[in-house]
Amino acid sequence: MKGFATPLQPADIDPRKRRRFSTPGNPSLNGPQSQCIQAQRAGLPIAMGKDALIEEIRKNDVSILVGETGSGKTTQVPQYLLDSGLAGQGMIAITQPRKVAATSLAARVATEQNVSVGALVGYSVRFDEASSDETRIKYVTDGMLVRELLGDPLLSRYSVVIVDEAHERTLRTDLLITNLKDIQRKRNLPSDAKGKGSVAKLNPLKIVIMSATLDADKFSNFFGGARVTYIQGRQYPVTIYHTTVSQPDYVEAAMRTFWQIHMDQPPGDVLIFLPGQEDIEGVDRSIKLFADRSPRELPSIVVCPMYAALPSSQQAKIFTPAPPGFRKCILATNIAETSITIPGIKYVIDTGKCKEKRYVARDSGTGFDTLLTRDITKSSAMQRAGRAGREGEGFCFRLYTEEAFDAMRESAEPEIRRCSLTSSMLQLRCLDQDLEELDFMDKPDQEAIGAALKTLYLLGALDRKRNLTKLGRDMAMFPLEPNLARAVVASREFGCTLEILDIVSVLSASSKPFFDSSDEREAASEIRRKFRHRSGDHMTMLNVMRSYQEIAASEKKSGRKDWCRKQFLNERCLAEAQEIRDQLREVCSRMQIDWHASCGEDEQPVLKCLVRGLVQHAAYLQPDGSYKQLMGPSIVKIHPSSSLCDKKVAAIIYDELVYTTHIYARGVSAVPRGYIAEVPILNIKGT
Ligand SMILES: Nc1ncnc2c1ncn2[C@@H]1O[C@H](COP(=O)(O)OP(=O)(O)OP(=O)(O)O)[C@@H](O)[C@H]1O
Repeated sequence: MKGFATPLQPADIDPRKRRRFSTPGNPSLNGPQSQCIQAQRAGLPIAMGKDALIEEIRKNDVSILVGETGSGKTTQVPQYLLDSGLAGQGMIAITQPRKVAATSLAARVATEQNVSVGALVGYSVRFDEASSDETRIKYVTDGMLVRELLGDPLLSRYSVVIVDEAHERTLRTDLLITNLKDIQRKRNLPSDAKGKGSVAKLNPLKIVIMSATLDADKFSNFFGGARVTYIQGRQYPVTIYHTTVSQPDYVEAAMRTFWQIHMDQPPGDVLIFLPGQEDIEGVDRSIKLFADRSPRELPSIVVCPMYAALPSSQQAKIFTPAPPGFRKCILATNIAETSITIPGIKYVIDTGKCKEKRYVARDSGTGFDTLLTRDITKSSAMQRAGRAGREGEGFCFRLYTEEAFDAMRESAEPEIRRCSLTSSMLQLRCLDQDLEELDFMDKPDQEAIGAALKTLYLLGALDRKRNLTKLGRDMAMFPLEPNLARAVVASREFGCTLEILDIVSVLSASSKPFFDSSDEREAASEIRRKFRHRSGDHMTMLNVMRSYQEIAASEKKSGRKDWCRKQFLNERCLAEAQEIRDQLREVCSRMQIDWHASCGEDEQPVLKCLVRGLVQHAAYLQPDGSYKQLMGPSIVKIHPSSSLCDKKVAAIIYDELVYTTHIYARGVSAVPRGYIAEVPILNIKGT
């Protein structure tokens, strides 16, 4: 291929709800198909050392397992442990940093076991669960297992917890690992030392830490010298190419490489890693444009975007095989980097870029998470290459030089050192734990701890002595960001839970409700004018949800979609928001909050609740027409997408800040200043 150096040898990949039980991808298998899957399992590198591996885990409380991408760790280890009886009567949890991995792996392992998802093999991710009393192997996001700690601090239902993709060092994985160490200490005491309490009845807990690319020594030291087991070999080779010179425009280089593959290389799907949604949308448009003009003899192309803000149903499309004669091209962020097997992928194009969440501290002692584009790490590069070579020989085209690869950092800085700690701190306080005192692999930053404390104090979740308040405990019951949870809890006082749940559900959905393609912006804005509310975007969103709910009650799915298209609304977002709302209503019922409570057409109670949650996101009008943050130094403008964009109001609250040529506030409502002054915490002198 033009522009790429001689390939490296393959060895250069470092060896190192309660709900519908019908997730696609688990057809009931019988006969030859089932035999084929069993033969595939037996041929995985991990299968050769199966007995030794089980023995190793049997002998040790903590096992660290390092094996190449695709060797069979994630799908096979839980099945081996179940078959060997090592899990006793308990469940086996396998944590994943991402939803899509947890759900697709559950589907795969259910297929291997010839069962439906939600029976013997299930999953649990935020706002979605498929499990039952029969479930013994459960794929869970790390966040969900941390949440389970709130109701079951000793994770008593589990005999084995497997922390997969531990190299990602997400904040939740780190929280979990810290807690697991402590839980294991309590559960694995000799029976005479356990006393007579609830711990006495519990089985010992086994912990397995897995990855293809982790710093095994660091994990081993953290667990007091735990044994590390290496799984040798990979099933299929992946040939890696680097460019001979660096590529200043990674998008253009990715396009060129894709077309070279498409024109010159044998059939096989292509996976391109790009940093974010904007790049993905741009490449998507370009490929489709060129595809229309490409020679007839070339195969047709199906393009599948894949990024976190895309609804789960849309993300799942990457697993659907391309029709015969088509080549599938998946455009993904690092959401597709670890764990998953996407059938059909033969070629990976790696731009070497990703977006990384980073906490930006403010002078005010508060701060926020933002996404910055940056170079990936060696660990990411290996994981990306490892998405090929899972069903046959694979190829990875790195759009950076070998020298650039050599100069990359080994792995990313752990999230605990670079992300907001607010949500985690609240969860830990509910477990009576103090973030500053816990035994973490890496200690969190003091500034971030200070900001989290301040936010929780302002939300009323902690008192002056940093003790958890009743309000804070109530907030933690909701699987929401603390500021949104605060608004929900406030709705009990203001009698508008029905409305607040609708708004919070849209804000928690993985995509935005409005489509804003640039060519149709004016038409869209005109049609959507009827939803506009004078107070701004939150009530406008409520109007949209109300209209959608009316349509949803009377129309079939196709009618709803049609209606949304005509209004330039994102049906997937609204459908997801309805599901989230139903779950939040269940939580309210459990907490004896009357979710039917409604304030009708009166927006004031709704705005008062939102102010309680968004008090840190308040700004006052300046004489020059800009807005100055109440609790921060920044001057902000209202984002052009807001219904208040060309209005001047005394005070605003907003969902988030967007940094472009200016600092823009997005998701804005106008509120009387008095509402802000009414927030109880602000009345306390000295805050
Ligand atoms: N959905 C699937 N469809 C087809 N084959 C699959 C699927 N999932 C897994 N496999 C097969 O099982 C193999 C092992 O997958 P598994 O996820 O267990 O590997 P792993 O060692 O955990 O990899 P990674 O480190 O990348 O997570 C894959 O290489 C592939 O051959």
